[in-house]
Amino acid sequence: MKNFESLFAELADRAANRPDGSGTVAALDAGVHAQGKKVLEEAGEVWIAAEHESDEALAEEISQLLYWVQVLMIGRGLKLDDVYRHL
Ligand SMILES: N=c1c2ncn([C@@H]3O[C@H](COP(=O)(O)OP(=O)(O)OP(=O)(O)O)[C@@H](O)[C@H]3O)c2ncn1[C@@H]1O[C@H](COP(=O)(O)O)[C@@H](O)[C@H]1O
Repeated sequence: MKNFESLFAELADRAANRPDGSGTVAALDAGVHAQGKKVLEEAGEVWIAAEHESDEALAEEISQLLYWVQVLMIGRGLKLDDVYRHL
């Protein structure tokens, strides 16, 4: 099963190799402003799901938030350790 670190490695590979049809490549090309808006949108969907939806729906929204946080990190050139050292 995919996890936070393996997804980050996959997205970093998308950024490096830019395969055709990758949504991540399109998201990176859209820039940090668009990426930040998606982070905020997905965070809002997590909040709503936490209050009103099932555990499964909440887990799916959280997965999308994690994806967009990672896209933003890669867009800004951050590595996982840049974040981990603050934990
Ligand atoms: N885990 C994800 C992932 N989570 C969320 N998303 C994208 O984030 C958006 C969230 O979906 P929503 O339902 O909230 O939004 P929507 O209204 O349906 O879509 P939008 O109109 O916002 O685009 C969608 O555009 C999804 O494609 C993801 N896109 C890709 N991945 C994984 O990232 C990897 C690389 O993907 P590609 O770059 O597309 O190959 C693969 O392993 C994918 O499974």
